[in-house]
Amino acid sequence: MAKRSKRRQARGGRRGNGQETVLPDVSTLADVPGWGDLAPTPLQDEAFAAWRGASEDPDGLEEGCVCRLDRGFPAVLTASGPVRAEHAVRIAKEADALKPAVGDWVALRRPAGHDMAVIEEVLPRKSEVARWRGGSRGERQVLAANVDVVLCAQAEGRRGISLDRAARAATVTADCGAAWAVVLTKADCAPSPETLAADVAALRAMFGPGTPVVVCASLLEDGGEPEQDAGLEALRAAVEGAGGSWGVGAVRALVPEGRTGMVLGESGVGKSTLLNALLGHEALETGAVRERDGAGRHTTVTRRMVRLPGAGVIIDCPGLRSLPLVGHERGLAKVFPEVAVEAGSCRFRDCTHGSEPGCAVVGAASRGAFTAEALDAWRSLAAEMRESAGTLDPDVRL
Ligand SMILES: Nc1nc2c(ncn2[C@@H]2O[C@H](COP(=O)(O)OP(=O)(O)OP(=O)(O)O)[C@@H](O)[C@H]2O)c(=O)[nH]1
Ligand SMILES: [Zn+2]
Repeated sequence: MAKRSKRRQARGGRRGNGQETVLPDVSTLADVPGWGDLAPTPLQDEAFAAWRGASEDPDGLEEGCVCRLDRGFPAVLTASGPVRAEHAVRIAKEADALKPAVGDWVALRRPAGHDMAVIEEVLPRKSEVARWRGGSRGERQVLAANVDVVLCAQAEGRRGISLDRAARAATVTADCGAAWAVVLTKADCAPSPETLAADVAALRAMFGPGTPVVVCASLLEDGGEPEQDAGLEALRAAVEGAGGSWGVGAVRALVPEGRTGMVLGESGVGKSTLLNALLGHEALETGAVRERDGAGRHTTVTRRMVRLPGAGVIIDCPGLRSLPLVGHERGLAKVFPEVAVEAGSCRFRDCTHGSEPGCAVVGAASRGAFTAEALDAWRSLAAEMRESAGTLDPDVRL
């Protein structure tokens, strides 16, 4: 973004094109979390105390959590409710300054005679969900901060699901320091209960028992209670028989009270429909999927936190089409620890775990140390990272 428009943005609701942006009134919004639904970590509290200690007007400072970004404009949840806020000039202007993302804890103040609060500092993050945008010459885009668990979502369909996509989303998540779970949506679109069970079994084989796999058909579930339907019952039995969990209620259980979750999936995956089912009412705009190729329209333009009744908080972000891997080796090792251990003892440091002599990974796989699904995912994602590392723009730093 050009410097000029950045300055305008810091002042208020004006875009670079001169048009006024109409922002939702935060005091009237439904489903905004309450102050008691969220809590900063001790480290964030400490950082806030330090920032306060260094301030000339410590009493004017408050701690808050960024609960929305509407086209980039933040709203912050404080002890006295949500307020619209703008960035302090330092945050808006300094290229290196951490820009607040949804989920961030911040230090803010409300200057007298000002209609907006001012975010002065972003407190240290316990996790940040980020993705690489625009290939190896691109930039790192932070999607949300302080997320506990990422629900890596994919829609069922005629062609089944993509294990690569699931492993990729888990790798990006693990790299960011959050836990992950797989959520398969639109279960009713699977060709048969058997193919659905095969997808669940393949995911379980790839990730092992530590990764929850939940399958749902949110459109057909009413407030988390599945309708009495023989077809759905057959799907549920197939999923549970393959080691997965069934239903919107099981998705809710992934984000218990006090925790913050986020759904990561392509546009059209059924995220808004799932969130509506989790909320038990129509709260989110859902878009029609293009008939021709099944691709979704981007209907989500806001990033925001939503409180789930009887559960935690979900961060709702726009769908993402691509999730390139660039320097996510640490994440890959967290998702496939058994493979990572073996890869460390291959004879060649740049072993591709194909037909090289002395490959510890292939040796361990033949002894059954991990599954073929885990090995395949590791090989292809590691290869992608080797390639992107070779072409990485040296000016771009993680
Ligand atoms: N058959 C079936 N269709 C579903 C289900 N869930 C969602 N859909 C449909 O899939 C389409 C896309 O759903 P959305 O919930 O808008 O998808 P989204 O991921 O939020 O899309 P974006 O807002 O574009 O990111 C809509 O036409 C929904 O009706 C489901 O469980 N079964
Ligand atoms: Zn090897």
